[in-house]
Amino acid sequence: MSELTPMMRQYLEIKADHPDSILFFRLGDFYEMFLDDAVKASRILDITLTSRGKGGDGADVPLCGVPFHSAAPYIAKLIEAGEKVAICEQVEDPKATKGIVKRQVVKVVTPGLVVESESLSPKENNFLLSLFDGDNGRWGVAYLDISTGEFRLTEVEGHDAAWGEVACANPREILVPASFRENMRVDGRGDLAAGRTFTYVDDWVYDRDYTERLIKNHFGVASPGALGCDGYTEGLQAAAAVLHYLQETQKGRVDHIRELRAYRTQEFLVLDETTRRNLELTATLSEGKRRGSLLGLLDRTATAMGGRKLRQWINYPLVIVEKIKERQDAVGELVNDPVLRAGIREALEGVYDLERLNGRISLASSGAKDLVALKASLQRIPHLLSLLESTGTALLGELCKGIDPMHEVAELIGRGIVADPPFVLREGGIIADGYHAELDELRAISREGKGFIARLEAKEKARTSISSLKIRYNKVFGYYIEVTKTNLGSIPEDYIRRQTLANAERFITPELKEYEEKVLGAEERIVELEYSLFQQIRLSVAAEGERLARTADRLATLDVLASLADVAHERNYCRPIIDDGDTLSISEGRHPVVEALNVSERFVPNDVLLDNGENQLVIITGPNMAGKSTFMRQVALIVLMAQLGSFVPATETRIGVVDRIFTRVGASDNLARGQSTFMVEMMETAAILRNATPKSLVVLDEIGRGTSTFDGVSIAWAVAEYLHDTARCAAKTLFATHYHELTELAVTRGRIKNCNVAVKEWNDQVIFLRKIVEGGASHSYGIQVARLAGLPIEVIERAKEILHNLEKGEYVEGGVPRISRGKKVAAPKSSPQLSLFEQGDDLLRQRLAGLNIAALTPLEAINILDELKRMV
Ligand SMILES: Nc1ncnc2c1ncn2[C@@H]1O[C@H](COP(=O)(O)OP(=O)(O)OP(=O)(O)O)[C@@H](O)[C@H]1O
Repeated sequence: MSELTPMMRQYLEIKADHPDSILFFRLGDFYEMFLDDAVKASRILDITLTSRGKGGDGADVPLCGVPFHSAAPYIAKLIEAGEKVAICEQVEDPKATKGIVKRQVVKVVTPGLVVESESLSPKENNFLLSLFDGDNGRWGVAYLDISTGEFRLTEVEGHDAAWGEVACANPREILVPASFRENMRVDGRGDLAAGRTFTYVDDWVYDRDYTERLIKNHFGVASPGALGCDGYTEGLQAAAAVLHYLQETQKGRVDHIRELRAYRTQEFLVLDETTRRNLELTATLSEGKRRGSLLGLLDRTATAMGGRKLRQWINYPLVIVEKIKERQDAVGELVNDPVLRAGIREALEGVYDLERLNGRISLASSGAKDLVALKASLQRIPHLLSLLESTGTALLGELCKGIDPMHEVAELIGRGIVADPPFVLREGGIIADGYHAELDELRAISREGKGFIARLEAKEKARTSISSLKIRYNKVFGYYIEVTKTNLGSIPEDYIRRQTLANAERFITPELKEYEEKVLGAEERIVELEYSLFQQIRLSVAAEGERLARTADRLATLDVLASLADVAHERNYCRPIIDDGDTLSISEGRHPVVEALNVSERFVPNDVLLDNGENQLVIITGPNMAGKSTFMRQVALIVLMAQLGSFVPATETRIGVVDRIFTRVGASDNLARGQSTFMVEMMETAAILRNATPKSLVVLDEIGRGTSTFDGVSIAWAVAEYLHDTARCAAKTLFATHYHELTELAVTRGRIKNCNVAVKEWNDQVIFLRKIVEGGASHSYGIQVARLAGLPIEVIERAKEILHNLEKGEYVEGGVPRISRGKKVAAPKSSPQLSLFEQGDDLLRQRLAGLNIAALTPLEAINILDELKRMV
C-alpha cells in the first residue's frame, strides 16, 4: 500500500467494500475504472483500455473512463450485461480542500434496482426477488419493483412452488442467503436461473429479530401485522433481505416503498411454471416472443401501467366468484358502450407511466420534463372522471371514486415549471416567469444586460467606423470586442488588448467588464435559484406519492378493463357464467390465439363438457395434425381467461371455478436442466398426480410417447386410471393419445368418455375436419401426415407395407413384422419388443405363477379373476 499514490490507496479502500460491483470512481469530469474493473468494463462497453503508473510495485494500472455527464448509457449497458455499478462521487469541493478530496459511494445500481428508463421495458415490471428457504420446507418469496414501489411477499410449500413464483415475477436479480452459494438450490433450474443476476446476502441478515426490526422501522409500524402480513415468517425474512439490500445500495432514498402486500397463492388460480410456459401466456414457447402469446392478444392497453397490470392478471387469475363477476360486469358495460370505451381509451392515451414517474420523483432522479409529463397526465383525469360518472357497475363506480385528479399538484407544476423545460437541470430555463419574485428580478437584470451589450456593440461600431466589429462571449474571457486585423488601425485608445488570434484581436473596455459582472452574476444566481426552486417543487410533489400511487393503480385497472372489452367486442367473445359448481361446459369454443393469427384457415369451433360425474376424463384420439393439442389448450385458455375476468371465444360457457390448471404437453426437451425428454415428461406427470384436486383442470397430451410403445401405453393407461380412481385427484381431465387401446377404458370406467377429431379419407389422403365428435378413432393416419410433410415416397410406401404387416398380425418369430420385400434380414435373437399378445401370454403366466392362493380372500380372488380375464 505504501508505494501507491494516495488516490490509488483511496480507490482500493473504497473498492474493498464493493467487491461485486464495478466501481465508477469520480475524477473531475470523468468516472474512472481501474484494474480488473477496467478490463471487464472496457470489454463490455467497447471503450479503450489504457494504463498509468504507480500501482502496487510501481506496476502499470489498467484504466478506462467515461464522461460523467453522459454516463447513463454506459451504466445501462453494464446493467444489461448483468453487472452492478457502484457510483463513487467526490463529496467535498476540490477547491476548498487541501490534499486528496473525500469520496464516497452514493449509490449502487444493480440489474434488479434500476430506475433509469433506458434500462426498463415499459410494459414489464423490473423485479428484484428474494428467496428464503426455511428449515420446515416453507419458502419465503418477496419481490420489489423499485421503479414503481410495488412490493409483495408470499410463502409457498417447497422448492418447485418457489420457482413457480420466480417464473411468474420474472426478476432480473435474485437475492439468496450466502450459504446458498455452496448448495445452490438452483440445481435443475439452469433455465430459470439463466440471465438473472444472483446476489448473495450474509446469512445473519435473515435473523428473525433483525428482519422484524427492519420491517417495523422501514414502514413505521408496531408489528408486521399492521401491514397485513400476519402469520408470515419466511416471507417476511425474504422481504427484509430486500430492505437490507436497499439500505446498502440506495443509501436511504427509498421512501416511496410504502406498502408490502402479502398474498397466498391459493387465493389465485395456481399455474405451475410448466403450464404457464405450455399455454404461452406471456411469451411463445418457441421464440419467447410476446406476439403469439395470450398477453400479446389481449393487450390493447393504452398505458404502460395497464400493460403491467394485465400481465399480472394473466399470471394470477382469480378463484373467488364474486370478484370475477365484478370484473366481468365492468368489462360487459364497456363492451356494450363503445362510446364510453373509446372515450376512456382516448383519455388514457395521454397518460404517462405514473408509477414510474412517481418512483423517479421520490428517488429525486426525475427531471423537469417528468414533472411536466405528470401534469399533462393529471390534466386528462377530470375528463376521464366525467366519462365514468354515469357508469352503472360497481367496479367502474369504485374506480371513478378512487381516481384523484390531484388538482393542486397539477396546478403547482403548471405555475412553477415552463411548458417545455430542458433535459438538464443545472442550466436554468426551468422555472416559469411569475412563480418567484426574486427570480423574475434577476431575469430582468440579465435581459437588460443583454440589451445593453447589443446597444454597446452598435455604439462602438459607430464610434470606430468598423462595421465588422463584434461583441462576443466565451467562458474563458467573458465578454470581449473582436476586431479583424485589417481594422486594427481604427481602434480607440481605451481598448485593452486581451488576446491575439490569426486574423483578429480581442479587447475589453472597463464599461464592458462592469456590465459583464452584473449580467453574469445574475445568471449564475438564476441557475442556482432555479435549481433550488425546482427541488422544492419536486419535494412537494413527492410528498403526495401515496395518493399518486393509488390513482395510478386505478387508472391501470381501468385501462385493462377497457382493453379486455375492446378485444371482446372485436373478436366476438361471450361472457362466461362463473359459479362454484363442477361443470365446465363450452359451446363453440375457439382457440383465442390460433383463431386470431391463422387467418388462412377458418377456425372450426368445438364444444366441451367436463364435470365430476360421467364426463370427468375425456380421452381424445385422432390423427396427427387433426387439432387435438389446439383443442385442449383452447379449453385451458378459456378457463383462465374467464377467471381473470375476460370474456371468452365461445358462444356459451359455464365454468365452475377451477383451483389449478395442469398441463403436460408435447415433448419439452429441457437440456438446460440436463434431463431427458422422457424424464421431464414423467416428472411433470408425477407432479400432476401429486397435486391435482377434483377442482383442477388437467390437460395431458400424449403422455408416454417418450418411451417404447408398450411402456408408453402402460403408463398412459395407469395414469388415466389413477386420475379416475383416486378421489383426491379426480380432476377434470382432457387426455389426448395415439394409443387407441386407451379408448377401452371407457368400457370399465364410469366417468371416462371417448372423443375423437373427425377426418375424412379421400383417395388415400386425409382431410382434417377439425371437429371433435364422440367415440374413439380407429386410425392415426400418421403415414398420410408424413407424406404431407414431404417424406420420400419410398419411405412412405415401405411404411405402409410394415403397417399392413403389423395390423394383420403378420410377424416373424420373435415379433418382428414380416418383411414382404427387400433383402431378408436375420431376426434378432431375442426381440426387444414382444407383440402385445405374446407379451400378454407371458404376463398371464407370470401373474398366475406369482399367486399365493392360500393367502387370498374370496373377494381378492374374484378381482384377480376379473383382471386375468381382461388381460386375455
Ligand atoms: N379447430 C381448428 N380450426 C382450424 N384449424 C385448426 C383447428 N385446430 C387445429 N388447427 C390447426 O391444425 C394444426 C394442427 O393442430 P394440432 O397441433 O392441435 O394437432 P394435433 O392433433 O395435436 O397433432 P399431433 O398429434 O401431431 O400433435 C395447427 O396448426 C392448427 O393451426
